[in-house]
Amino acid sequence: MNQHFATTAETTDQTAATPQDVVRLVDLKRRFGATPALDGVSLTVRKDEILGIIGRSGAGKSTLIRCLNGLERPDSGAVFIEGREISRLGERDLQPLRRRIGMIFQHFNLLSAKTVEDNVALPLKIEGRPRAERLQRAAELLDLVGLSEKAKAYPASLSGGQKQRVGIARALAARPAMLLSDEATSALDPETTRSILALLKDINRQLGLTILLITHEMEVIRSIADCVAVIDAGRIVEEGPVWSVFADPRSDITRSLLGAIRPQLPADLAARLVPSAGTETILRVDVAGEAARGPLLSDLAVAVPGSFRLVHGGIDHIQQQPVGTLFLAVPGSDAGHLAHVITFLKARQARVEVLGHVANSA
Ligand SMILES: Nc1ncnc2c1ncn2[C@@H]1O[C@H](COP(=O)(O)OP(=O)(O)OP(=O)(O)O)[C@@H](O)[C@H]1O
Repeated sequence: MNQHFATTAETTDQTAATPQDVVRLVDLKRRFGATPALDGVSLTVRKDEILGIIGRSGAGKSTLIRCLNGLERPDSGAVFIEGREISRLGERDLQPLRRRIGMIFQHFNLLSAKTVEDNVALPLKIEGRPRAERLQRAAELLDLVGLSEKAKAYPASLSGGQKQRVGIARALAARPAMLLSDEATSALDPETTRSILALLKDINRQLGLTILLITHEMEVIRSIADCVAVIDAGRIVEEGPVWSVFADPRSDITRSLLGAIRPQLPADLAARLVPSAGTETILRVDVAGEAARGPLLSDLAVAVPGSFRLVHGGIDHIQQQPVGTLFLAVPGSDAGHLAHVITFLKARQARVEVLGHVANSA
């Protein structure tokens, strides 16, 4: 079991957060009529990490966020922010804890009648800080997000990416313990998305800022998250370091969310696959970590001569870990030869799937 998550049985009597836990959810349940929006979610966001939570529409992401910022009360379970249980607090006690979580949103939520610097300084105004201090902090943060020259501009004159940079600066104004990103790049084009994600990663590294990313886009998780939790029907169905979940997705939901960003057999070759034996067998071979570092294919060629042709695939890197998918065509209809190839690959910790056969894959 990954250190970030624990089963319900393990957590119900271990509710205390450690100093390294920024947020800790314990067996959170919330039902709307017959619908269990959250059905026993336990997870921990540790200091300095970027944790991604991904799920399809209706999986329970928004309910999770509302429980986290105290807008929704769970039916049972507990929410700890920096070690303090918030789920039972009244509105007055909740306010200061809510400010420990800075939020950025899909549609930015900037005040159009206020300048950029006043938008950024707003959380400090709510805290009652003097104007000079507010403006100095706004200037520092606009410098951090690369928008110093827009301090006096109004949101309407900014691009989507610039608006989100203002949103990030505002979310950081009150020096929160964690930044919660709620689909913050969903409304942006791919290039702007990349620049916003790079900025978030930079802030995470420079300031050691903890980030919780809620998204339905695997690409967002892949770009910057350290760990990922997959939520479906109110339950965490899979979790772990991003490279490991991407390399070896266990649940159908994760595989479906990974969709197009998982390497696939080229469509023309896939269209020619047949289930019964042909002149070649097409294998999908997934490797990650240590298994992807060695000279796997040259060793295979030596160990089982005449064993394969590489038809598609390669090695990618996620979080500095090699993760690869290779599609091999194994010639002949000799079941013993095919079994040797598969046995060799599995002994090297590769995952092997027989996709089918082709009469001639040339
Ligand atoms: N206030 C509510 N009243 C009734 N049902 C609700 C309410 N809020 C959420 N639900 C239901 O709870 C489930 C989880 O909803 P939630 O909005 O948390 O999912 P989500 O993952 O955020 O979806 P999306 O990505 O579409 O926003 C859904 O079946 C939803 O219809």
